[in-house]
Amino acid sequence: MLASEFARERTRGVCVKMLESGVTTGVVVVAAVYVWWWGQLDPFIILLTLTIIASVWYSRRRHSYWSSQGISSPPSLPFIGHLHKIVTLTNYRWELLHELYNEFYQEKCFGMYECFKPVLIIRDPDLLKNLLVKDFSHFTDRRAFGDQEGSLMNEMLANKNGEGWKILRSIMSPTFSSGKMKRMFPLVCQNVQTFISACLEEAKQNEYVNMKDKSGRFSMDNIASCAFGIECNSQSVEKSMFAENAEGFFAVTPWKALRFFLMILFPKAFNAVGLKLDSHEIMFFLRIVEETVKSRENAPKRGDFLDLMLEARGDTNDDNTSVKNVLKDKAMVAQCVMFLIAGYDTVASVTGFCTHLLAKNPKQQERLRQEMQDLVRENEGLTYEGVMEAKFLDACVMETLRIFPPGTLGERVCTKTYRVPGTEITVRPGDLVQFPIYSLHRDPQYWKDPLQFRPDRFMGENKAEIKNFTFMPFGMGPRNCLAMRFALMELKAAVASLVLEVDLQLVPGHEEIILDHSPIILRAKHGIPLIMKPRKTTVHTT
Ligand code: HEM
Repeated sequence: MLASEFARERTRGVCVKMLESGVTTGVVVVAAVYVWWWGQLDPFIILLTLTIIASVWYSRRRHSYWSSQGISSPPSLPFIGHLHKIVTLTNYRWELLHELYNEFYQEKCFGMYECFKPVLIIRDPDLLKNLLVKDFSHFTDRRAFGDQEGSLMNEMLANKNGEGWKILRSIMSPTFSSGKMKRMFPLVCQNVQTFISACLEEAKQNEYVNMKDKSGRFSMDNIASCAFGIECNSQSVEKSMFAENAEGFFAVTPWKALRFFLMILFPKAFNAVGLKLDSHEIMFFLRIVEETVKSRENAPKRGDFLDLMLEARGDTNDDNTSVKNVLKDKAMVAQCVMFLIAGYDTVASVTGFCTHLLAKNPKQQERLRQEMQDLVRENEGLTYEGVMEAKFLDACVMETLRIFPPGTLGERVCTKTYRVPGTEITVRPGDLVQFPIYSLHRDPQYWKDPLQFRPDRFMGENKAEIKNFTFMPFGMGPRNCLAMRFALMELKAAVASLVLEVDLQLVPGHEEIILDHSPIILRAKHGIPLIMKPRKTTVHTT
């Protein structure tokens, strides 16, 4: 080694040693200062610091549940996870989810956290098929509504889980068979006539008709008539007690919203402090059904849901059969109230959306009118079969449900440990799994020009080409919407009669629907104003 190189090596060695000793000295000094400072602190502050450090560490550990399985997740906040994205007053929940759906475009699924509860959002239709149908036995439940044992809410099919849900669903399903719907068709048609008359009356008096209001009243009349067995005629100016209580029930107050979120997020605490969801309006509905059931004992049949449920109960002679035990009076009342909750806003919104889209697309409206006129000519009126089998009417309703699905998000709770096929992902009991209905319906990968109203997507060969599990306005699998047939019957009867009776036109300045900030259900915010020009046809329903 040359002398110069040797000198350089020595210098480097000395420098490293100095650096090392410098670092060591630095650490010792910092530690000494820290120990001195620590000694000065109040034990309470020390405890608090340690608690904060331990809590943040715990929160980070819980929020690594998905990343430890290789699942992407948007950045989360300590403790609350993504709650700020879910419970928001300034944004639409489905739009936030839609942004994330687009952000994780490469992924089959992505993970989120409601506080510490893991939520897996499935984007991939093939995975959804497994989850909702093939491997349904792992996902039979929905999120538990933490309402008290014995409350009306707990008796509703939509809130039941496990074996209790299975038995009740098997009792309720036949109530919605095609034959039973046909028996109910005249009741719905009566309300369609009242709805059309109310629209025509308003069109005579005002420049435009508020479809949000009119379709809401139509939907309310249907539930009152078909589920509660009463005529409430909410289209008249004088509001019935039924309509008033239903409106009170759906009115969102800050206290109600807070109670609802507390129940969803902290079900155990909700129960422990004795909070309840059952409101005085529910007690009103309870009285109505109880009185109506009593008055049915020797009365002629109306063919409504109450009759059908009483029939289901009466069909069995054995006192110990499950039907009798499951469908007690209280459970029957609960199902009627559930029909109001599940069926009022949904049907009202879609009726309004569909008429708006038809007004916006006059050529499609005319094509639909043509189909309806042919139908009326062939059947001498609107019949159940005619309305339910009309191809273009079906396509218009489906296309409306694609663009504006009232239920924007579906959900299941994992009940048995599940390995997601073809992945390393494990979903454990209690984890939530969600399917983004709104986003799948508007994904350009599956729908060309997704925002355009093109009923032809649901006609003939096009219909067969729709990728499975990219269109599910009524959910999918054994836990899908119980009343899909009933909802479609209401929607189709209303839209068919309306296009036969009036020309629907947009009100200038109201070309787009502004959506409401409701957490899950898609509905118009201000209303759906439409110009209605009466036509010279009279529709008969048979
Ligand atoms: C256009 C109208 C409607 C739409 C778009 C709709 C949509 C839905 C959706 C998305 C679900 C969840 C399905 C799933 O998790 O897979 C559901 C469940 C349900 N819907 Fe509907 N619905 C409508 C009308 C109605 C009506 C009119 C009623 C009652 C009269 C009703 C009763 C129910 C019930 C009872 C469930 C829960 C089923 C169960 O848990 O077994 N729906 N609906």
